[in-house]
Amino acid sequence: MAYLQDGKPIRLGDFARMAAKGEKIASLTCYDSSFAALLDRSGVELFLVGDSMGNVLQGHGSTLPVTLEQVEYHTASVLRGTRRAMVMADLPFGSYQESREQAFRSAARLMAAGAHMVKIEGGAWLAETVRFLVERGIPVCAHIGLTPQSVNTLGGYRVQGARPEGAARLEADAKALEEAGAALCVIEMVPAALGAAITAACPRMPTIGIGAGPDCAGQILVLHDMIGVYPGRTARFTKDFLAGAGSIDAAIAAYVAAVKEGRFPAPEHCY
Ligand SMILES: Nc1nc(=O)c2c([nH]1)NC[C@@H]1CN(c3ccc(C(=O)N[C@@H](CCC(=O)O)C(=O)O)cc3)CN21
Ligand SMILES: CC(C)C(=O)C(=O)O
Ligand SMILES: [Mg+2]
Repeated sequence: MAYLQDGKPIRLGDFARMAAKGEKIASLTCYDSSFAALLDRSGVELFLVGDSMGNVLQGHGSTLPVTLEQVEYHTASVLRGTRRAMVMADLPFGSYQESREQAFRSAARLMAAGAHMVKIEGGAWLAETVRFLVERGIPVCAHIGLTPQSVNTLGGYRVQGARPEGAARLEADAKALEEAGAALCVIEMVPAALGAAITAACPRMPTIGIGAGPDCAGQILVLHDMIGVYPGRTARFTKDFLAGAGSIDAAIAAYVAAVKEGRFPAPEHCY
Protein backbone atom coordinates (compact mmCIF):
# COMPACT_ATOMS: atom_id res chain seq x y z
CA MET A 1 0.00 0.00 0.00
CA ALA A 2 1.12 3.52 -0.80
CA TYR A 3 1.43 4.64 2.79
CA LEU A 4 4.09 2.03 3.48
CA GLN A 5 6.08 2.63 0.30
CA ASP A 6 6.19 6.39 0.14
CA GLY A 7 9.57 7.26 1.62
CA LYS A 8 9.40 11.05 1.37
CA PRO A 9 9.56 12.89 4.70
CA ILE A 10 6.13 13.76 6.06
CA ARG A 11 5.44 17.49 6.17
CA LEU A 12 2.96 19.40 8.30
CA GLY A 13 0.49 19.95 5.45
CA ASP A 14 0.32 16.21 4.76
CA PHE A 15 -1.87 15.63 7.82
CA ALA A 16 -4.61 18.01 6.65
CA ARG A 17 -4.44 16.43 3.18
CA MET A 18 -4.73 12.93 4.69
CA ALA A 19 -7.63 14.02 6.91
CA ALA A 20 -9.45 15.57 3.94
CA LYS A 21 -9.07 12.31 1.99
CA GLY A 22 -10.07 10.16 4.96
CA GLU A 23 -6.66 8.48 5.17
CA LYS A 24 -6.10 7.76 8.86
CA ILE A 25 -2.96 9.08 10.56
CA ALA A 26 -0.99 6.46 12.53
CA SER A 27 0.85 7.83 15.55
CA LEU A 28 2.71 6.34 18.53
CA THR A 29 4.83 7.64 21.35
CA CYS A 30 8.57 7.11 20.90
CA TYR A 31 11.42 7.89 23.26
CA ASP A 32 14.61 6.54 21.70
CA SER A 33 16.52 6.17 18.47
CA SER A 34 16.16 2.38 18.01
CA PHE A 35 12.37 2.44 18.27
CA ALA A 36 12.26 5.56 16.09
CA ALA A 37 13.97 3.63 13.29
CA LEU A 38 11.63 0.65 13.77
CA LEU A 39 8.44 2.74 13.84
CA ASP A 40 9.62 4.84 10.92
CA ARG A 41 10.14 1.85 8.64
CA SER A 42 6.77 0.39 9.75
CA GLY A 43 4.85 3.41 8.46
CA VAL A 44 4.06 5.34 11.64
CA GLU A 45 3.70 8.92 10.42
CA LEU A 46 3.79 10.89 13.65
CA PHE A 47 5.94 10.28 16.75
CA LEU A 48 5.26 11.83 20.11
CA VAL A 49 8.10 12.20 22.57
CA GLY A 50 5.50 12.05 25.32
CA ASP A 51 5.69 13.06 28.94
CA SER A 52 4.26 9.55 29.45
CA MET A 53 8.00 8.83 29.73
CA GLY A 54 7.33 9.65 33.41
CA ASN A 55 5.23 6.49 33.61
CA VAL A 56 6.79 4.10 31.13
CA LEU A 57 10.50 5.00 31.35
CA GLN A 58 10.82 6.43 34.85
CA GLY A 59 8.23 4.46 36.85
CA HIS A 60 6.39 7.47 38.25
CA GLY A 61 2.63 7.38 38.83
CA SER A 62 2.02 10.50 36.77
CA THR A 63 3.57 12.74 34.12
CA LEU A 64 4.10 15.66 36.51
CA PRO A 65 7.77 14.98 37.48
CA VAL A 66 9.00 15.00 33.86
CA THR A 67 11.34 17.90 33.07
CA LEU A 68 12.03 19.93 29.94
CA GLU A 69 15.64 18.66 29.97
CA GLN A 70 14.40 15.06 29.85
CA VAL A 71 12.06 15.74 26.92
CA GLU A 72 14.92 17.53 25.10
CA TYR A 73 17.23 14.54 25.61
CA HIS A 74 14.71 12.01 24.32
CA THR A 75 13.68 14.26 21.42
CA ALA A 76 17.29 14.49 20.24
CA SER A 77 17.62 10.68 20.53
CA VAL A 78 14.41 10.06 18.54
CA LEU A 79 15.49 12.44 15.78
CA ARG A 80 18.66 10.44 15.18
CA GLY A 81 16.53 7.37 14.30
CA THR A 82 13.91 9.18 12.22
CA ARG A 83 13.85 9.69 8.45
CA ARG A 84 10.23 9.99 7.39
CA ALA A 85 7.96 10.61 10.38
CA MET A 86 7.14 13.97 11.95
CA VAL A 87 8.30 14.25 15.53
CA MET A 88 6.36 16.20 18.12
CA ALA A 89 7.47 16.71 21.70
CA ASP A 90 5.35 17.28 24.79
CA LEU A 91 5.81 20.52 26.70
CA PRO A 92 6.00 19.07 30.22
CA PHE A 93 4.14 20.23 33.32
CA GLY A 94 5.32 23.65 34.50
CA SER A 95 7.07 24.60 31.25
CA TYR A 96 4.27 26.66 29.61
CA GLN A 97 1.39 27.43 31.99
CA GLU A 98 2.86 30.66 33.43
CA SER A 99 2.84 32.83 30.32
CA ARG A 100 3.04 32.71 26.54
CA GLU A 101 6.65 33.93 26.85
CA GLN A 102 7.52 30.99 29.10
CA ALA A 103 5.79 28.66 26.63
CA PHE A 104 7.82 30.09 23.74
CA ARG A 105 11.11 29.75 25.62
CA SER A 106 10.37 26.11 26.47
CA ALA A 107 9.05 25.26 23.01
CA ALA A 108 12.11 26.84 21.37
CA ARG A 109 14.34 24.48 23.36
CA LEU A 110 12.39 21.45 22.12
CA MET A 111 12.58 22.73 18.54
CA ALA A 112 16.34 23.26 18.92
CA ALA A 113 16.59 19.64 20.14
CA GLY A 114 15.06 18.62 16.79
CA ALA A 115 11.30 18.52 17.35
CA HIS A 116 9.15 19.46 14.35
CA MET A 117 6.18 20.47 16.51
CA VAL A 118 5.27 20.79 20.19
CA LYS A 119 2.20 19.50 22.02
CA ILE A 120 0.52 21.43 24.79
CA GLU A 121 -2.30 20.37 27.17
CA GLY A 122 -5.27 22.65 27.68
CA GLY A 123 -8.42 24.27 26.30
CA ALA A 124 -9.51 27.74 25.23
CA TRP A 125 -7.38 29.35 27.97
CA LEU A 126 -4.34 28.27 25.92
CA ALA A 127 -5.51 29.72 22.59
CA GLU A 128 -3.47 32.91 22.92
CA THR A 129 -0.37 30.85 23.76
CA VAL A 130 -0.94 28.67 20.68
CA ARG A 131 -1.24 31.76 18.49
CA PHE A 132 1.92 33.25 20.06
CA LEU A 133 3.95 30.11 19.23
CA VAL A 134 2.54 29.62 15.73
CA GLU A 135 3.16 33.27 14.79
CA ARG A 136 6.77 32.79 15.88
CA GLY A 137 7.37 29.67 13.78
CA ILE A 138 6.50 26.78 16.09
CA PRO A 139 3.82 24.34 14.89
CA VAL A 140 1.52 23.31 17.73
CA CYS A 141 -0.54 20.21 18.47
CA ALA A 142 -3.24 20.90 21.05
CA HIS A 143 -4.32 18.24 23.59
CA ILE A 144 -7.81 18.27 25.11
CA GLY A 145 -10.16 15.91 26.94
CA LEU A 146 -8.25 13.97 29.60
CA THR A 147 -5.15 16.12 30.08
CA PRO A 148 -2.95 14.01 32.38
CA GLN A 149 -0.94 16.99 33.67
CA SER A 150 -4.21 18.13 35.30
CA VAL A 151 -4.93 14.77 36.95
CA ASN A 152 -5.00 16.45 40.37
CA THR A 153 -7.77 18.89 39.44
CA LEU A 154 -9.66 16.40 37.24
CA GLY A 155 -9.82 13.96 40.17
CA GLY A 156 -8.30 10.97 38.35
CA TYR A 157 -7.82 9.50 34.90
CA ARG A 158 -11.45 9.44 33.88
CA VAL A 159 -13.53 9.98 30.79
CA GLN A 160 -14.15 13.66 29.95
CA GLY A 161 -17.12 15.29 28.21
CA ALA A 162 -19.57 12.55 29.12
CA ARG A 163 -22.28 15.08 30.08
CA PRO A 164 -23.71 17.65 27.63
CA GLU A 165 -22.15 20.71 29.35
CA GLY A 166 -18.69 19.11 29.35
CA ALA A 167 -19.06 18.00 25.74
CA ALA A 168 -20.08 21.51 24.63
CA ARG A 169 -17.12 23.02 26.50
CA LEU A 170 -14.66 20.61 24.85
CA GLU A 171 -16.07 21.36 21.40
CA ALA A 172 -15.74 25.11 22.09
CA ASP A 173 -12.15 24.51 23.30
CA ALA A 174 -11.33 22.69 20.06
CA LYS A 175 -12.78 25.47 17.90
CA ALA A 176 -10.81 28.13 19.83
CA LEU A 177 -7.56 26.14 19.41
CA GLU A 178 -8.21 25.59 15.69
CA GLU A 179 -8.89 29.32 15.26
CA ALA A 180 -5.63 30.08 17.13
CA GLY A 181 -3.70 28.04 14.56
CA ALA A 182 -3.16 24.62 16.14
CA ALA A 183 -2.13 22.23 13.34
CA LEU A 184 -3.32 19.07 15.10
CA CYS A 185 -5.27 18.18 18.24
CA VAL A 186 -4.93 15.12 20.44
CA ILE A 187 -8.27 14.20 22.02
CA GLU A 188 -7.93 11.84 24.98
CA MET A 189 -10.57 9.69 26.69
CA VAL A 190 -13.90 11.18 25.55
CA PRO A 191 -17.06 9.46 24.25
CA ALA A 192 -16.68 8.30 20.64
CA ALA A 193 -19.58 10.53 19.57
CA LEU A 194 -17.78 13.59 20.94
CA GLY A 195 -14.54 12.62 19.18
CA ALA A 196 -16.54 12.44 15.94
CA ALA A 197 -18.30 15.77 16.58
CA ILE A 198 -15.07 17.65 17.32
CA THR A 199 -13.39 16.11 14.26
CA ALA A 200 -16.29 17.24 12.05
CA ALA A 201 -16.36 20.72 13.65
CA CYS A 202 -12.63 21.36 13.10
CA PRO A 203 -11.70 20.54 9.48
CA ARG A 204 -8.48 22.63 9.61
CA MET A 205 -7.15 20.86 12.73
CA PRO A 206 -6.93 17.07 12.22
CA THR A 207 -7.72 15.17 15.41
CA ILE A 208 -5.56 12.38 16.82
CA GLY A 209 -7.61 10.25 19.18
CA ILE A 210 -6.63 8.14 22.18
CA GLY A 211 -9.77 6.68 23.66
CA ALA A 212 -11.80 9.11 21.53
CA GLY A 213 -13.41 6.72 19.06
CA PRO A 214 -12.76 5.61 15.48
CA ASP A 215 -13.85 8.82 13.73
CA CYS A 216 -10.84 10.94 14.65
CA ALA A 217 -8.48 11.74 11.77
CA GLY A 218 -5.79 9.58 13.37
CA GLN A 219 -4.96 7.47 16.40
CA ILE A 220 -2.17 7.47 18.96
CA LEU A 221 -1.16 5.04 21.73
CA VAL A 222 1.65 4.83 24.24
CA LEU A 223 4.27 2.50 22.71
CA HIS A 224 4.79 0.47 25.88
CA ASP A 225 1.04 -0.18 26.19
CA MET A 226 0.67 -1.39 22.62
CA ILE A 227 3.53 -3.88 22.93
CA GLY A 228 2.37 -4.99 26.37
CA VAL A 229 5.49 -4.09 28.34
CA TYR A 230 4.03 -1.45 30.69
CA PRO A 231 3.61 -3.11 34.10
CA GLY A 232 1.16 -0.51 35.46
CA ARG A 233 -2.56 -0.24 35.02
CA THR A 234 -3.53 0.44 31.42
CA ALA A 235 -6.68 2.12 30.19
CA ARG A 236 -9.36 0.30 28.25
CA PHE A 237 -8.45 2.32 25.13
CA THR A 238 -5.13 0.46 24.81
CA LYS A 239 -4.53 -2.80 22.96
CA ASP A 240 -1.54 -5.17 23.11
CA PHE A 241 -0.64 -5.62 19.43
CA LEU A 242 2.38 -7.83 20.25
CA ALA A 243 0.08 -10.54 21.60
CA GLY A 244 -0.19 -12.88 18.62
CA ALA A 245 2.06 -10.82 16.34
CA GLY A 246 5.34 -12.71 16.83
CA SER A 247 7.71 -9.73 16.70
CA ILE A 248 7.77 -6.08 17.60
CA ASP A 249 8.05 -5.20 13.90
CA ALA A 250 4.92 -7.23 13.15
CA ALA A 251 3.07 -5.66 16.11
CA ILE A 252 3.81 -2.13 14.89
CA ALA A 253 2.81 -3.08 11.33
CA ALA A 254 -0.43 -4.61 12.68
CA TYR A 255 -1.20 -1.38 14.55
CA VAL A 256 -0.56 0.78 11.47
CA ALA A 257 -2.74 -1.48 9.31
CA ALA A 258 -5.55 -1.58 11.91
CA VAL A 259 -5.56 2.24 12.16
CA LYS A 260 -5.39 2.72 8.38
CA GLU A 261 -8.23 0.27 7.80
CA GLY A 262 -10.40 1.71 10.56
CA ARG A 263 -10.30 -1.51 12.61
CA PHE A 264 -8.71 0.18 15.62
CA PRO A 265 -10.19 1.36 17.90
CA ALA A 266 -12.95 -1.26 18.11
CA PRO A 267 -16.06 -0.70 20.28
CA GLU A 268 -14.39 -2.31 23.32
CA HIS A 269 -11.70 0.41 23.27
CA CYS A 270 -14.25 3.25 23.22
CA TYR A 271 -16.39 5.18 25.70
N1 LIG B 1 1.44 3.90 29.98
C1 LIG B 1 0.65 4.99 29.86
N2 LIG B 1 -0.40 4.96 29.04
C2 LIG B 1 -1.20 6.04 28.90
O1 LIG B 1 -2.18 5.97 28.10
C3 LIG B 1 -0.90 7.20 29.63
C4 LIG B 1 0.23 7.19 30.48
N3 LIG B 1 0.98 6.07 30.59
N4 LIG B 1 0.58 8.27 31.20
C5 LIG B 1 -0.09 9.52 30.99
C6 LIG B 1 -1.51 9.30 30.70
C7 LIG B 1 -2.31 8.72 31.84
N5 LIG B 1 -3.36 8.04 31.12
C8 LIG B 1 -4.31 7.19 31.69
C9 LIG B 1 -4.03 6.44 32.80
C10 LIG B 1 -4.96 5.55 33.35
C11 LIG B 1 -6.19 5.43 32.77
C12 LIG B 1 -7.15 4.47 33.36
O2 LIG B 1 -6.84 3.75 34.27
N6 LIG B 1 -8.35 4.38 32.82
C13 LIG B 1 -9.35 3.37 33.20
C14 LIG B 1 -10.40 3.93 34.11
C15 LIG B 1 -9.84 4.54 35.33
C16 LIG B 1 -10.90 4.89 36.31
O3 LIG B 1 -12.00 5.21 35.91
O4 LIG B 1 -10.59 4.82 37.50
C17 LIG B 1 -10.05 2.87 31.96
O5 LIG B 1 -10.69 1.82 32.04
O6 LIG B 1 -9.95 3.51 30.90
C18 LIG B 1 -6.47 6.20 31.65
C19 LIG B 1 -5.54 7.07 31.11
C20 LIG B 1 -3.14 8.13 29.71
N7 LIG B 1 -1.71 8.34 29.60
C1 LIG C 1 -0.90 9.70 25.59
C2 LIG C 1 -0.27 10.75 24.73
C3 LIG C 1 -1.26 11.51 23.93
C4 LIG C 1 0.64 11.65 25.54
O1 LIG C 1 0.43 12.83 25.72
C5 LIG C 1 1.86 11.05 26.11
O2 LIG C 1 2.16 9.89 25.80
O3 LIG C 1 2.54 11.74 26.86
MG1 LIG D 1 1.67 13.64 27.20
